[in-house]
Amino acid sequence: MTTQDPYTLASSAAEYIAAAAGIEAIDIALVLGSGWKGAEDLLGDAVVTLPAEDVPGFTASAVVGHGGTLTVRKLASGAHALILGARTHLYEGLGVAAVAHGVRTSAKLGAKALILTNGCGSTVPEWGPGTAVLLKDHLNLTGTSPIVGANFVDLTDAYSPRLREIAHRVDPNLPEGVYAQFPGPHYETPAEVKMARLLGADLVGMSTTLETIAAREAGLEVLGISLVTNQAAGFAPAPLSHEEVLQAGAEAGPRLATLLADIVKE
Ligand SMILES: Nc1nc2[nH]c(I)nc2c(=O)[nH]1
Repeated sequence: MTTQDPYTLASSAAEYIAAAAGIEAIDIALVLGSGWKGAEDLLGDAVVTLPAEDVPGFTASAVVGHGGTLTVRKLASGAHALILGARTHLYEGLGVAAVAHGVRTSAKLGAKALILTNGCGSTVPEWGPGTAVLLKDHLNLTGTSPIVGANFVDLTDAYSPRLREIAHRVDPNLPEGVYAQFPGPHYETPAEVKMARLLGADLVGMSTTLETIAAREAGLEVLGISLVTNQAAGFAPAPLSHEEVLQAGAEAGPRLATLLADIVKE
């Protein structure tokens, strides 16, 4: 549980990364969630790769398949990107500031845009495993916020219409949906998935919404893209398993990598 002021810690992390990469600033940051790892190699050339635990405020994710490095990459366009390969989930118990740390560090590094990817469950029968969905809005069902104090951040258009339009230029067939974040780490009961559906959620996961809130507080444009790895409980023909999640991600990897690289190029 970090006790240092989150914004000061983010500045320390940003200074560390900028020095290690020999750059002044980055233009964009990406969080690669379950199934999106393969995209990194298509995103320009690595400038520096840092073990998460060496960077102030970061920890190597304890979750299998969630990596543990931060990489600065130089894109074909000449822009610099920070790949946050060490997402902290709320269910890891490190506190909500730790969940938002990567986003805040990216903002302190000068990023203007953030691409959040994740793996999730689907409450839409037509959206089976392997479906990529653009986020158009979210339901934060965690009961918390990364923001402390009377800072009433507006979340209208939290998922940038401009960036979604770019994504649709790259792939006009990308569906759009509403993502609900549950605290986890347990999966939802069938009744909870039905509740989420009734509340307007198309997708259910355990990440993203708190990161988006922190990004909007910092003034970053956000693009959220989910990879459906499973039908949510009650919609799935069999009990959920983390192995199924990783398998669906691995299979969709190459297609997602191309999509993400093409969006970043725009
Ligand atoms: N809450 C929740 N999170 C998930 N993450 C993945 I990957 N699949 C799911 C799911 O079905 N529910």
